[in-house]
Amino acid sequence: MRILGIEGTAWAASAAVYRFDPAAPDADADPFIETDAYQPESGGIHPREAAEHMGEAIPAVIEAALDAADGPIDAVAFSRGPGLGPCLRIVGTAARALAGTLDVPLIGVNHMVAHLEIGRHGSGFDSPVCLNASGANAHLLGYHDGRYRVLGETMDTGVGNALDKFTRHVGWSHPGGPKVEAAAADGEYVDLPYVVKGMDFSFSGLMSAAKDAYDEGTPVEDVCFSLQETIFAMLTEVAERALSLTGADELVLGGGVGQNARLREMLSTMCADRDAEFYAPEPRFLRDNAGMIAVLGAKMYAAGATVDIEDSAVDPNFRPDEVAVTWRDGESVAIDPVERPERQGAEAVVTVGDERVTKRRLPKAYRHPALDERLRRERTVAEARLTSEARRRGVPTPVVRDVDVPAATLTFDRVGDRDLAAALTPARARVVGDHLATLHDAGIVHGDPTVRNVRLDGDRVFLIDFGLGYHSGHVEDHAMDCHVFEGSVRGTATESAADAALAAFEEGYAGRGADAVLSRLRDVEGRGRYR
Ligand SMILES: C[C@@H](O)[C@H](NC(=O)OP(=O)(O)OC[C@H]1O[C@@H](n2cnc3c(N)ncnc32)[C@H](O)[C@@H]1O)C(=O)O
Ligand SMILES: Nc1ncnc2c1ncn2[C@@H]1O[C@H](COP(=O)(O)OP(=O)(O)OP(=O)(O)O)[C@@H](O)[C@H]1O
Ligand SMILES: [Fe+2]
Repeated sequence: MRILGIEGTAWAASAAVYRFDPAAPDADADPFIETDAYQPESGGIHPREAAEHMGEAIPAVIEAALDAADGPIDAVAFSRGPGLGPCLRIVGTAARALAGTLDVPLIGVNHMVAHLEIGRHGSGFDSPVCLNASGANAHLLGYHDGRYRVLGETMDTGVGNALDKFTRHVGWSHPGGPKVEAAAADGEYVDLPYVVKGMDFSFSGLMSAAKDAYDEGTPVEDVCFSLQETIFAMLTEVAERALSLTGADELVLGGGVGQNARLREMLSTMCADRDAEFYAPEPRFLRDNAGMIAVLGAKMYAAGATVDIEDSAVDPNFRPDEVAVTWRDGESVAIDPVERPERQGAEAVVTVGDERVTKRRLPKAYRHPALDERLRRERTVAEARLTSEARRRGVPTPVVRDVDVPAATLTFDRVGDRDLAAALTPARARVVGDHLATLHDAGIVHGDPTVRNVRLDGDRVFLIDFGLGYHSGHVEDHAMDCHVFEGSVRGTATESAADAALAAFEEGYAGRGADAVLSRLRDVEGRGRYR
C-alpha cells in the first residue's frame, strides 16, 4: 500500500510517499521525502511570503513523490494544522484536489501528533512521553484515555521561535537555531532567568534578559551558550517531571529544535540517570517533513480514520489533544501508585522512613554545574521556608526537621500513606482548592501543586514539595498554580473523573479574589494555544 503525505504548515513544502504492508502498518519502512524549504530574504517567516513559496513549490514536490511511488496511491494524507493559515489552505486545497483526481480517501493529520508518532514509529516504544521541541511549539504529550494529553507546554512562544527572535536581534539570518548551536561551541556560562512552573514553562523573561545581556556587551557566544544551557535544561527538567508524574520510562523527541546536539545530549543523560529509554529520530524526521505525515497517515488509514472532503477544513490552532486517537491500543502512559521507601522524584531522591523523610537534591549531570548549584540551593531554601510558612497559615504540610543547604538536603515528618494520583475524588480535590486559596490569600504560590504533591492521611490532605514556590500576590501567578493542578489531573485521570474533580476543585477554591483568579485561569488555558 502507498500513502502520499503532504506537509506545508510553515516553511517546508514537502511531499512523501510511504509504502507499507497493511498487515503491519507499524513495521519500520522508510518513506521517500521531497522538500523545498522557504528561506526568508530578511527577518523571520513572513506568512504571505511563506504562502507564496508554498503555492509555487507544492506541485513539484508532489510530482516528485508520485514519481517515486512507482505504483498506485491508496490515500492522501495532509497537515491540517496547527500552522500558518495561508500555507495550510494551499496544502489543504492541493490534497483535496489530488484525492479527487486519484479517487482515493483523504486523511487529515495533526502536525504535532505526527512529530510525536514518527518517534514512536522509529523507537517501537509503546507508550512514551513525547517532548515536541519545534519552532512554533514546545510541549509534552502523553497518551491517556483515547487522546494525547498536553502534560506541559510553553506559556508564551515556541522554543525555536524564541531562539530565532534572539538571532534576529543580533542580525543573523533565519533560521537562528543552528547558528545559536554553532556559536555556543565557543561560549561560557552566564546566568539567565530559569522559569519552570510544574510542567509548564515560559521563555519571555529569559529572552529579554538574553537580548539585554547582548546589548550590554556580553559576548554573543556566551549568550548563545547560556541560552542553550538554560532553555534545554528547562525542557529536560519538565520532561523528567512528566516521566516522574506518569511513571513512564520512555521518552521520544520531536520537532526541528530536536536537531540540536546539546538538547539531545541532555535528554539522553537525564533518561540514562533514571533508567528510562530515550529515542530521537534522525534529523530529517525531526524538522518539518512530509514523511511523518505519510507514516501517521498510514496508521490512521489502517484504522479507518479518513475524512470527508466537506469536513476537511484546515485549522491553524489544531491542538494535539483534540485528536481522537483511534490507531493505537489503549495503553496509557502508566501511573505507578506503588509507594516505595526510596523514590526518585523529578528533582530529588526521597527516602521515606517510618517517621521521617529525607529529600536530597542530588546534582543533575545534564545541567551546567553553575546552573545546577543555583537551582539546588534556591529550591532547598524555598522549600524549607514555604513548607513551614504554609503550615502557619493553616495548610497542612510536613514539619521541617532539618535543613542542610550546602548538601541540598531536607528532613521532614512523614505525612500520608498515598497521594492524590492514587485516590482522586471530588471531595479531596475540593480540599486542595481550599488549601491553594488559603496559600494564595497569604501571598504564597506553591509552584508545583500536582496530584503527586498532595498526600492523603484519612481525611487530611497535605501539600508537599514547595521547592518551586515563591511569594506573590499576582492573579496571574495564582492562576498558573491552579493551571498546574488542573493539568496534572487531566494528565492522570479519566475524562469523567477529571471533570468531576476539577469542578469540585474550583468550588473549593473560594475566598478573596477567587473569581478573578478563576477567570484568569480560563485565559491561561487559552494562551497555551499555538501561535
Ligand atoms: C506548526 C509547524 O509549522 C511548526 N514547524 C516548525 O517549527 O518547524 P520545525 O522544523 O519543527 O522547527 C524549526 C525550528 O527549529 C530550529 N532549529 C533547527 N535546527 C536547530 C538546531 N540545531 N538547534 C536549535 N534549533 C534548531 C529553527 O531555528 C526553527 O526555529 C511546528 O512544528 O511548531
Ligand atoms: N513528607 C513526606 N511524607 C511522605 N511521603 C513523602 C514526603 N515527602 C515526599 N514524599 C514522597 O516522595 C515523593 C517525592 O517527593 P517530592 O515530590 O518532594 O520530590 P520531587 O523530587 O520534587 O518529586 P516530583 O518533582 O516528582 O514531585 C512524593 O511523591 C511522596 O510519595
Ligand atoms: Fe513542526
